[in-house]
Amino acid sequence: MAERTYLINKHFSTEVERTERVLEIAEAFGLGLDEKDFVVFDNLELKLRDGDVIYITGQSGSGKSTILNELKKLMTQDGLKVADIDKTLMTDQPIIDQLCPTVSEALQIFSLVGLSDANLYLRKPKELSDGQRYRLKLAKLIESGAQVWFADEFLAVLDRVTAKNIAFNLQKIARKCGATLIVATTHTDLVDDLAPDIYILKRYRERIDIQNVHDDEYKKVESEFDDK
Ligand SMILES: Nc1ncnc2c1ncn2[C@@H]1O[C@H](COP(=O)(O)OP(=O)(O)OP(=O)(O)O)[C@@H](O)[C@H]1O
Repeated sequence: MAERTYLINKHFSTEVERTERVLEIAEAFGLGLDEKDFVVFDNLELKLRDGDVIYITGQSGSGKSTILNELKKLMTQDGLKVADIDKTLMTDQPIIDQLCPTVSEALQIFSLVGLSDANLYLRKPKELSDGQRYRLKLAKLIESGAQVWFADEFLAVLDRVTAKNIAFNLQKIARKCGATLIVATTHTDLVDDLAPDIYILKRYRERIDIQNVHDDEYKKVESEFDDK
């Protein structure tokens, strides 16, 4: 399996708009308002193999979406076909009309994602539950033939039983299709279901833990996550 190395660097340059209230806060808390360089990742090295399942967790604001967006950019530059589960397009037609050139191909994919009730095929996306709609998106992801599947805020709004069920099926399908699956969420309860090859825990500020089952190594990378 091909292994690719990605270097993630992300800085934000923040310039504060000086409103009356901003000035009041700055004065009260002794904050400087000059432009600041905010470092989220400084040369974070990630080695990913094609077909890996990558699970990124961490607190809100810790940098999960940033990793995802940077990887998406770098992998696209690398010539990989990437797809985002939340950007799959749906029309207001019965779902059986929205997938594949033939009904039998559509049925195969629907059965893979666990949409196997014939009544559901006749419904429109808005007539499905959140979990069923997520499975439809997944079906479209499979149909797209993308090599890398991304999902931010992964299953965040679903009840945890459904979430675990979909996570388990999703990793199975991704592995079957040979697709790389990269998901990010604040929820840390999906480790058993996703059985990730790489588990990334973005900790507060400077710390990030990376566990790669193939290397059997547990790296604690100190990155420079400070306001400069
Ligand atoms: N355009 C921007 N300018 C300055 N800082 C930003 C910008 N976008 C994001 N940040 C900061 O970068 C950090 C990482 O943001 P990111 O969206 O990656 O976090 P996250 O872990 O995905 O959060 P959440 O779980 O809330 O979606 C945050 O502290 C955020 O405030």
